[in-house]
Amino acid sequence: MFDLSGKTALVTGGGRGLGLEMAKALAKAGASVAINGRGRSALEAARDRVESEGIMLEVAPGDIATDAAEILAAATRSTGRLDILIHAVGERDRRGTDDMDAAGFAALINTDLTAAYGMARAALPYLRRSNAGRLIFVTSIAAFAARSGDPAYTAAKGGLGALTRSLAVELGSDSLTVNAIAPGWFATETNAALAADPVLQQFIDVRIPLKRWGRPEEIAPAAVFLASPASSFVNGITLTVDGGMTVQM
Ligand SMILES: NC(=O)c1ccc[n+]([C@@H]2O[C@H](COP(=O)([O-])OP(=O)(O)OC[C@H]3O[C@@H](n4cnc5c(N)ncnc54)[C@H](O)[C@@H]3O)[C@@H](O)[C@H]2O)c1
Ligand SMILES: O=C(O)[C@H](O)[C@@H](O)[C@H](O)[C@H](O)CO
Repeated sequence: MFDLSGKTALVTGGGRGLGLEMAKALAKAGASVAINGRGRSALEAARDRVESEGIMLEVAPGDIATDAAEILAAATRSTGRLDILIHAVGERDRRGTDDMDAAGFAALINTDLTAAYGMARAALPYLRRSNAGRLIFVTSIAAFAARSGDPAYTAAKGGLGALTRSLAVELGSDSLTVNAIAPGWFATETNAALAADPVLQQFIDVRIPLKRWGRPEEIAPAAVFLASPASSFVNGITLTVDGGMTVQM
């Protein structure tokens, strides 16, 4: 039910963090997986690191905002197909409203939302040729609840959740589904300093029912589920993985 043998996957933003964890899990489930990021050398370093764990990945470098065709060409080079796109790229720009002008807002929306649409659209011909195409966006709990002073990211992730529903309705079929994963607080590289902060831990004790950060690898089973035959009748959902943070009063 969770077997991905014979499938080809691309994980954008897959060179580190949650994207890399999802890529590794898809590969362990049997898929042929390419990881994308802007720099070839960082991707190759990630690939070489996980090879020592017995996991084989391919690299598909390029900027998702400008190089979608090249990224897809690299990701499909070995197998000639693409069944699964996990779009994990998401930049952060936590400037509040006083500091972020409309151009700054538009720049983040372009990376986190418009480029996600462009990437998905470019992948569609491949996904439509698959007998079980899977388009999976990575949003955030920021799509449901706002932190103060984070207007662009909150709007981008909210928009990406809405785009998930829109594409699920327009494109969803027995052979193509569109879903999203909303991570909560994960102790990834980008959050390393915060994850080590004892003051923030007090906040986490109160706000996250499980009283801890998510471990990066804990995002991966959600990706395998949404990529696999197990989710064949799941379309248009956002699967939240946050230790219960967003359901607590
Ligand atoms: N870490 C968390 O706690 C958390 C929480 C909620 C949501 N998320 C979301 O999960 C996703 C992954 O988060 P992460 O913390 O692992 O991120 P990260 O910043 O560690 O990794 C993102 C990767 O994407 C790459 N990237 C950025 N812009 C790109 C572009 N234009 N083209 C190609 N590659 C690009 C980066 O180089 C990086 O390798 C993001 O969408 C993020 O918004 C993360
Ligand atoms: O997408 C998100 O919501 C953010 O990445 C957060 O979840 C961070 O993990 C948290 O704000 C700690 O910095």
